[in-house]
Amino acid sequence: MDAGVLETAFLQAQETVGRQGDIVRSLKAQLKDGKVERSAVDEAIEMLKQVKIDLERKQKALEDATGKTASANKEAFRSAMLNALERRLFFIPSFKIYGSVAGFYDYGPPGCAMKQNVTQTWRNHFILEENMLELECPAVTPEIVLKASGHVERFTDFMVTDVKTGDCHRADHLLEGALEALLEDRKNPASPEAAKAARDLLARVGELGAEELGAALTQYGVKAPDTKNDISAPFPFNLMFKTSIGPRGDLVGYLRPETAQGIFVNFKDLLYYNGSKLPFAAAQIGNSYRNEISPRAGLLRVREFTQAEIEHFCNPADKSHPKFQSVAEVAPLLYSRELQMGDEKKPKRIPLGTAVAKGIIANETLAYFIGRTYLFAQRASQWGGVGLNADRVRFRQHLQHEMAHYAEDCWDFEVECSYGWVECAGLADRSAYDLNAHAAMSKVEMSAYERFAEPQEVDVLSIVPNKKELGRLFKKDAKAIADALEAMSECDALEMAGKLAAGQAAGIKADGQAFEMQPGFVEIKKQRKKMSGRNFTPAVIEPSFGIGRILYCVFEHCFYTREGDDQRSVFSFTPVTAPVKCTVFPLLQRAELNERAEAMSAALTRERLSNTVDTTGTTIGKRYARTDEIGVPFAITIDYQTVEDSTATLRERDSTAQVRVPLAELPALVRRLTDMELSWQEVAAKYPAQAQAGDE
Ligand SMILES: Nc1ncnc2c1ncn2[C@@H]1O[C@H](COP(=O)(O)OP(=O)(O)OP(=O)(O)O)[C@@H](O)[C@H]1O
Repeated sequence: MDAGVLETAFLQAQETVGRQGDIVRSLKAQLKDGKVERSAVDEAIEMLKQVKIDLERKQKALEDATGKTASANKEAFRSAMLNALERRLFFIPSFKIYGSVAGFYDYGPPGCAMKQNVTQTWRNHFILEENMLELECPAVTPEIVLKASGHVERFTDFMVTDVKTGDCHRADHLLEGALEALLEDRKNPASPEAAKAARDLLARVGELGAEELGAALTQYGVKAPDTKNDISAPFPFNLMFKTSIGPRGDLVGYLRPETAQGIFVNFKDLLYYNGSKLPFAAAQIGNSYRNEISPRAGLLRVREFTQAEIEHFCNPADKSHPKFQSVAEVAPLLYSRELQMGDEKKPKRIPLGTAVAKGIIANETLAYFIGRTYLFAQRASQWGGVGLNADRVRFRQHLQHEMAHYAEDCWDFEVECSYGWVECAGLADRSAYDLNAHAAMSKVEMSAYERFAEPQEVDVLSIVPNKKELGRLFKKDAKAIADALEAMSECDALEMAGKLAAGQAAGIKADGQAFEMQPGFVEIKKQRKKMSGRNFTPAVIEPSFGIGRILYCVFEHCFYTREGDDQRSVFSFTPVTAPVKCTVFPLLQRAELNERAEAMSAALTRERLSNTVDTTGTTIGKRYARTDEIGVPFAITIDYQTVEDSTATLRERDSTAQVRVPLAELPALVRRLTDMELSWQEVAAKYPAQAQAGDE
């Protein structure tokens, strides 16, 4: 059989497995509420097993027929999809007429509409649902902010250069490529020992320091891609775009590498706005900038991209979440540390309630956001998810060595696509690190107050400046120094106490001047006191999403080619994310049909449904194919029967089924279908079926 047909069959089987998985999960939830019988769930599970077997069979048939490995097939799939995306202007390499610059893309009309839809879905699903405080901060950020956050010093990747051409490459990516090639080489397979060593190294590439990375590149004989020239030793390269603020150019700034810092620096005001109550979450959607060394993988790694970030501030002693029960039964694929280290190396579906109870996920709030992310990703959820295949998304826990020293627990939301598993969001419990860092740099207190139900004995820090000694030595500056000492954050005070106890001097800034404190200038100690409340620095739980990566994965999960002679491309976008919701076709170029088509388009617009009228003279089948290619879920055809009885044909993209509906009912019907209040099955049961046009 023709490879194209086999590939289509494989992609459709993959889609069927995804959909059947959704059905099983939805039936299981309904069973809990007593809405369906156990037998319905069992039947759906049995069906899922069968479609999975069918999928494996089709994958094997495809591999046998093409003689290609799965990865070669993935590349063929990707190139067909990218071809459709570029042809229909979903995206365009930026500055194309000037030869483009790597890592920058423009979204064309359908891409732009979809990005808006995904972003709006995110806003509804997170900001609206949780009543989060939304912010918009500038992208240009003064250096001091990013010094405090650690980005100036540590936001680096290791780079190597081609010794002859000077071309730059990311060292870890080159090593990964070499190791993967070695492991995939079927002509000269590596010995079991060499393969094991390569696999072990592959798992650790991200944590190698410059020296180890350099040694590994030499050991595996890595050369510059394309030219095969020698490469330099790896060296750190800061990924931030540097700029200067103001005409004198003496205030250094950077384009923000993430949106999160804007939220942290506003913490004090946000807490006040929230009535000084915790927990609360703030969110920001906006562009971030990273001067990626060698952007590859198209839209996945770019230099300007939209992030959607949440900072959930809570009491470090209480990370429960009031709405956790709403996701306790949700069971995404979890790839815990234990499963990654185990023999099978496979993620498992675990209900989030169980994952928290067993300590797999550190706390309820982190698990709550994992659950909400999973629901956001899928095809069907309360607001209509973005349309990823639930069997091809997972949450991977960071291994201990991958986490920053201050982090309590981190999980990446990963989506499987033709490039492998791609991180589309990171969810991290970052403890109080960020607020402490900004408090230390800005000298502004970033704390919250907790009133105890009953007065409690607690350790409090007492800072008592030796005013007599300070007055004798510092005269007119003594008061400012004493004030600065008393205003120190707990973290700074403990650091100073440590130094003074070791007989060392410690610096303090007062009124913009630096002074040196010696042992005896100040007494810093913890005292047990009965208190009615306490000040503390809140912990932060941070879900951080990349909208572009999610959008790209939606493209991949929704793309397939319809069986038939001309292998038509289809994007099965959910109605929520689809760039255009409905197309209107007058069957023939006649004034009475065109008029009615324009009137229908206006009625759809009044329902706030994006739509287009296609009056090109080509066959209806070709026009359907054109709308399928940009993923329009519904199409209305105006024909001569419309003129007689005021009804028209409504067609659904994936089934290509058609029904006959009175014109007056169509706009509201399409609105309800688009909002996923109504399923196509319900529509098909209510309205008479219409025979399909001959050239469908
Ligand atoms: N260069 C990029 N292009 C597109 N999206 C990005 C890029 N870098 C990060 N993101 C998105 O922002 C999210 C949060 O950023 P984060 O700093 O956690 O990414 P990261 O761990 O540095 O990503 P990676 O390891 O892939 O470079 C990521 O999950 C991803 O979706």
